[in-house]
Amino acid sequence: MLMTRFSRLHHLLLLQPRFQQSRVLRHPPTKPRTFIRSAMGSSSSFSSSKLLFRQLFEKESSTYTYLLADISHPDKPALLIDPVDKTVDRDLKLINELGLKLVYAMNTHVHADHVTGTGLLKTKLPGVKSVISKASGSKADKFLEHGEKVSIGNIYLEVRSTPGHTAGCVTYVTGEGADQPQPRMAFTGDAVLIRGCGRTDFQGGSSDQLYESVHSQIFTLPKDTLIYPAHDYKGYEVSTVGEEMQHNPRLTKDKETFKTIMSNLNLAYPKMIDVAVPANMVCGLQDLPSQPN
Ligand SMILES: N[C@@H](CCC(=O)N[C@@H](CSS)C(=O)NCC(=O)O)C(=O)O
Ligand SMILES: [Fe+2]
Repeated sequence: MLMTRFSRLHHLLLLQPRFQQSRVLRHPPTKPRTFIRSAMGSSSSFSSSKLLFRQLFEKESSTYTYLLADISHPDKPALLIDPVDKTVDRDLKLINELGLKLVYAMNTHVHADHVTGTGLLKTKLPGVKSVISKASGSKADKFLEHGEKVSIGNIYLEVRSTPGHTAGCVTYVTGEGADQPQPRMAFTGDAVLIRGCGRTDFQGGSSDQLYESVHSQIFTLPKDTLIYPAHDYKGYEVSTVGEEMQHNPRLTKDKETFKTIMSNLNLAYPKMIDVAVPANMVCGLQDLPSQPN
């Protein structure tokens, strides 16, 4: 019964048109439950925490930004994953309309194709802290290492180091336990894209390392874990670990075949790379005052 309902929800998620640009999955008012199961009217017995979740899209760079908030907490603390400078005003408008308090503006890695929105968010909303992995070498207010947790209210994200697309890439995974969203969600940045993966030909990229990262840190998650990537170029919105383990045309191969595929992608360099990487190394804006952790 549970699986049937989950399958139905997942099917609906996959069918959502991208043009809608955002989506809220809330638990029903009568039964406090974790958001995914509640969204499908499940009577499963998980937590009383309430996650607000939206997937937002920036069309020029085909980037997904994710908004997560604990709306059961009086402050409604929120975080953004991979905000884009061009859509900061849209994101702030939404945050304001929903009465959320943005605490963290996080990146999965130093992006090469767009300027992060973290710097602008900090200037427009003082108090917001920018967050990135320590291994990225980028400036930020808070640096993360493998195994650390980032909390908003009663919801947390576990940091998994997943280098290979860049040396400092991380994946954020919603936590385990009764208070946490079930199924879990993995924000994979460019490590795993739906039916693809991030390129490995610049920024300390390594196809060998990417393969190891994905197989040890992402494909070991429960198969129903939802995969939310930083980009999509094919019209997809969400996948699962099990689905990518079965259908990803690159990552299902053995490591040597994967490395051959990756060295023959022949992709053009991102148009904005010369602007984006230096800007993103300083949090998206030059000369931002840093805040204490
Ligand atoms: N054409 C775009 C850049 C496209 C691109 O290179 N995307 C990256 C992720 S952003 S660093 C990538 O890893 N793509 C993998 C793939 O298989 O497409 C631009 O000019 O901005
Ligand atoms: Fe990238």
